[in-house]
Amino acid sequence: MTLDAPNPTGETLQKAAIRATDLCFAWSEDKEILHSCAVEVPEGEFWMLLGANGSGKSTLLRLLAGLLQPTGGEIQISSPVGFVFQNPDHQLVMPTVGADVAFGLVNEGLEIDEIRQRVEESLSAVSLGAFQRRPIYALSGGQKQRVAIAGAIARHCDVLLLDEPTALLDPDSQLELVAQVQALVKKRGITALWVTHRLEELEYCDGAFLLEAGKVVDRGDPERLKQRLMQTEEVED
Ligand SMILES: Nc1ncnc2c1ncn2[C@@H]1O[C@H](COP(=O)(O)OP(=O)(O)OP(=O)(O)O)[C@@H](O)[C@H]1O
Repeated sequence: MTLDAPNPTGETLQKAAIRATDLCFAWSEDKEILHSCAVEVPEGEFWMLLGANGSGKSTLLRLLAGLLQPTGGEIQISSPVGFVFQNPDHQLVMPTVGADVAFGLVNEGLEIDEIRQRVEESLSAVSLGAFQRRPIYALSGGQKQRVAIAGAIARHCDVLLLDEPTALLDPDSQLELVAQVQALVKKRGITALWVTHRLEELEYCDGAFLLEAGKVVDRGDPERLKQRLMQTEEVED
């Protein structure tokens, strides 16, 4: 795990796919939610964003996705962004799996053969190759999240932003999804930033950021951050 560590010539060793500097956001003039946040995720790595309820995780992710405009700071992202919401029912719009993945591609005006090929390829990347004709309503929560991810892969989004994608899943599906995203990141060179407050998910990522009251207060080794959070929880108990 190297995060833009400077080498002796002053160049960076690994390019950041997601970089935000001095990022600020306020819903109203007297209510700043994010204060000078800096976030850098190296290309091809899987990072997580941790923090208590209300610390600003979703807001930060939405800023990175361009769904909200920052009140200050800069964002640089190296590729089109795929966003996965906490509740897949807020994201999947078509009646069947194949039609949903194809939806964004049709909007881009791609040729039908290209659409077919991308739908097939992206669904098999998330192990749903046999599910093209399956109605969305017949899927489990984890399968729906994988359809949302396939939609992003089909649109050639090499950056994935996932906002608590396991929040509505049972523990088995939760770990299955996080393992699958880890495998996708490693196999396809995708870069992912995943919001969670579930510490057991941390072992799948390359690094993590800790957000407290709108500030990034720590970053780096997930195991160290996990220990820090577990100690905080013990003190609070
Ligand atoms: N649309 C909105 N209008 C005004 N304030 C908002 C809005 N959405 C969120 N907030 C406030 O912004 C702050 C950060 O919220 P955010 O949802 O980013 O936190 P979070 O860390 O993702 O929390 P959680 O883990 O509960 O989802 C909170 O104080 C929240 O009440």
